[in-house]
Amino acid sequence: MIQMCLWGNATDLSLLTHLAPSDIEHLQAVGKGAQQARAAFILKDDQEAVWEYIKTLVGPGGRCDFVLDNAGFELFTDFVFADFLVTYTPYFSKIVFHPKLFPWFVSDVTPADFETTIVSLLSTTFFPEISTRSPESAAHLEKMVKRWQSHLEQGTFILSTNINKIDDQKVDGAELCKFWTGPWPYWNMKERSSQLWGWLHTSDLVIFKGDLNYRKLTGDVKWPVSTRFATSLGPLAGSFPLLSLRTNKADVAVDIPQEVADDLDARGEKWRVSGKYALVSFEPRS
Ligand SMILES: O=P(O)(O)OC[C@H]1O[C@](O)(CO)[C@@H](O)[C@@H]1O
Repeated sequence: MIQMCLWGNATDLSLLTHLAPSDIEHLQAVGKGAQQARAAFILKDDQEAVWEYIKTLVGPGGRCDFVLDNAGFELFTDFVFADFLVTYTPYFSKIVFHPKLFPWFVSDVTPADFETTIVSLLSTTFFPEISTRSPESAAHLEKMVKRWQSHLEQGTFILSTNINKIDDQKVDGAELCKFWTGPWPYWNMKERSSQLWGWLHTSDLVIFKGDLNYRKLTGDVKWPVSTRFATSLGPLAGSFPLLSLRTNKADVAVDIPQEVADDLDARGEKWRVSGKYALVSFEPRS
């Protein structure tokens, strides 16, 4: 499930302009075989570590926050993972989705994208005639998306712009959201947006999706590749349990053995920017 959500970030239409719809379907395959084949492209893999941590969460009320990246297929995979966490595991009972108030890099999820995704997926005219889906898979999709709808109605899923109270104090959810599209790296969250930091500080897991969020987490700095992820997070490290799921589309990359990077460079792989390689980076609360 973690890998499925990770590779959702690889469907970046700005990088894939040369692909046919069938190539894109192949890229979006999430079956066991496809996952195994792609595991070799994960250069930093904390899946076991984060799952071990999740299994320590006991009792009701666990909250997971998703700091979203792209609308479209990636958001679909975020919903699937979020639904899995609340429906099929005992560890979480609430998911908060953090959109951006405007797109930073073209297709970032805005509140309007979030709302229309569910409506579109339930619409009978949304999928093109040439779609290869069977009536059976269409029925499964409808059942799943209706469950997402009821999670939203019951407050199991919440969009962060709708948060109106933290610790009995009134807050404006849209104000909380402004930090994501400010000019600062996420290093400065505590002093620039203390309410947002306070909200995430009480989360049981904060998942940052995608390349943009990774760049802002690490300050977009030219770190030596072997730099520890915790170091690159600066003062944010340890503030809350943090999982970054990112396919590499920009130069910054940390916590990779130097020899692995050297080998990829020697083979002429554009591993930092092609979107073919990925990082799963977990940093626990300190
Ligand atoms: O949508 P994501 O995963 O945040 O990717 C954004 C990245 O895509 C690009 O726009 C193109 O690769 C980069 O400049 C940027 O860092």
